[in-house]
Amino acid sequence: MRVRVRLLLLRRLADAGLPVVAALATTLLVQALLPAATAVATAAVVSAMRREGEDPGALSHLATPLALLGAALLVNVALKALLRPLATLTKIRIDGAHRLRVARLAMGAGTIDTLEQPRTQDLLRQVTREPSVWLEKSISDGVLGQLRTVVQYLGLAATAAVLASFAWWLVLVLGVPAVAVRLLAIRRWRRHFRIWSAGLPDHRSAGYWTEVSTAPAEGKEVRVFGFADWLVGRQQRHVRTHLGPVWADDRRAGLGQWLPTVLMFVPLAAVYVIVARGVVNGAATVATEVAILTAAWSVYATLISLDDVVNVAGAAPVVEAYEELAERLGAVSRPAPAVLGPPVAASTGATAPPVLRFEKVVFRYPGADRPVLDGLDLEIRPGEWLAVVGLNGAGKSTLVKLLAGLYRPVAGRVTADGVDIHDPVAGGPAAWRRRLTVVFQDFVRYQLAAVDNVTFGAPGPVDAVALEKAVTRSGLAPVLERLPRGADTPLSRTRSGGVDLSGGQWQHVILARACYAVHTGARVLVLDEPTAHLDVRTESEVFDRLSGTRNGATTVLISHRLSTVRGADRIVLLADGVIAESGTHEELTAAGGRYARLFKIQADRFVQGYDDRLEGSTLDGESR
Ligand SMILES: Nc1ncnc2c1ncn2[C@@H]1O[C@H](COP(=O)(O)OP(=O)(O)OP(=O)(O)O)[C@@H](O)[C@H]1O
Repeated sequence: MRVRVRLLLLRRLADAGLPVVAALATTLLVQALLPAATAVATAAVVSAMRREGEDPGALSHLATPLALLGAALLVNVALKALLRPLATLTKIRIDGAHRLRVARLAMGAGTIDTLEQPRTQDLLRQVTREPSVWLEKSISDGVLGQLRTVVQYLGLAATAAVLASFAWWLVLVLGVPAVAVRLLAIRRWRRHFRIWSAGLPDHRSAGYWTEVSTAPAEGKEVRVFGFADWLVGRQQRHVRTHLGPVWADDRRAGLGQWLPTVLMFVPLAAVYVIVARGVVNGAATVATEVAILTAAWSVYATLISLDDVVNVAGAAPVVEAYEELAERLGAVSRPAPAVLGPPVAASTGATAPPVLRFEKVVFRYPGADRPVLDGLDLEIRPGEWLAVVGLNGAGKSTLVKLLAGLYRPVAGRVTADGVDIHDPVAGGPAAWRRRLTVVFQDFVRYQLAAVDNVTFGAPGPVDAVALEKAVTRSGLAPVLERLPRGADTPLSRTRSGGVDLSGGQWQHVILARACYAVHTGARVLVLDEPTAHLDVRTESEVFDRLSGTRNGATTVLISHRLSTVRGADRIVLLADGVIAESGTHEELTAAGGRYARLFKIQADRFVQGYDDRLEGSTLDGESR
């Protein structure tokens, strides 16, 4: 085991607080010294008994050693009672601090590209796992194991000193094989946990399929498509791929168990025989024999108890994974803001919407061979209502994520009032994001009360006026009226008194969140397919109200329904990684380009009663 990992584990003791650690360490130390004290006290009792035999009636010979032995036993019992709550408190504090550290690390990363990578997800799984099988160890298991190991070695030194006082060779004969057994165990468990960790991608996949098999939403499809057997087979395959090598290692280790057994018991038996013969020959007293036997056994009991070896070896991959994670995420992270809330103009001092520019932006997802955006230039004027259209996969959502600073361009830059949004001097993307609000296409349905879903994490008290405007203008008011506890109803059936909303109703909630942000200071409103779940009539009403709620903010709207974008100040068509067309609806339709062809297809289809989305069409104006 690398010394550095052991030191890192010990450093985490600070998370439990000095008084608790001091109490725990003292308790462990006294407990570790007890075997040596017990050996000496036992020898003293036996010796006193012999003198008692020679001088009957002189009970005083026996009183002191017996009191010492009794005290040692009592202290042992008391320490055991004290140890459990102290250890539990230490573990709770260390694991709590660890979880907080990981959360800060994950949230502190300004961009999400590293977070999305499979390796990062595996590392996160490794560092956040709650031990569910005995093979898994938490960080606090390792910290406590390491502390106990250090203290135990101090106790061993005391016991070894007692042994050496009778015969120095006893320390060598007993100590060397016992240390060898321990080193073998450390190697075996280190290898074991390395094999376990190597299978984590399969562990993750098995976990995914387990979740799919139990989640209600997925449960619908599992039943309708009838792939339950396939799903179980798939989950089992991942479990076997992960655990097969672990079980093979267990078998191998079990077969090799003869070596530690021989190393443990042969020297101990030899010492017992030699000391017993010494007593028979008169070379040693019974008291000496008892002391040696007691001390020898305690050396063995300490060195061959493998709990802490397993705990430290099991926690080592967690420490190593945390270090790798910190390196990956730390390079792009800054401390997470204390409160992640909607933008507040006052906090940035900004009141006017900024001039936004994409300057020759090239962006490629990690591992992809083709760029999504390829030298894209775009200026968005303050207060402008800009619509972005394009076919599936053209890169519209990617453009939104770049605007929100969730990714860094591979080349070029995105600026607000001429300043790169990733410029750390200006506060980086975290500061920039407090000036904008985004409705994502794949928005998240938080299991919170409706009102909390709208004012989500806002710093300070809820702004009632802004909330009312947001609820009215987003069309959420009629939805709230029908909820059993109105705005306080939890939006999840798994919460007590909670309800599930339909896709369209959820979209009203998310729109209300965006409106609330605009009324509390956001100057840029980005809407990625904000009405995809709404029926055409509701959509049109929502858009009418939204245009009145923009409050002077710049609005970037992505939509497949061209009927919703025709009122925009400007429409840009994204194709082949660049802005292929730009202008008002009238200009673009008059130009007779791709937009005009798309609009005509949708208009014709709408007249014929089809949905008017882009997916079924190509930019050349042909139906697929
Ligand atoms: N996180 C990601 N990692 C890797 N590739 C991605 C990721 N997100 C999107 N892509 C790829 O980038 C391309 C553009 O995707 P994007 O979601 O930006 O398109 P879009 O224009 O918004 O599409 P749609 O109209 O279907 O919503 C697609 O080829 C997609 O597969």
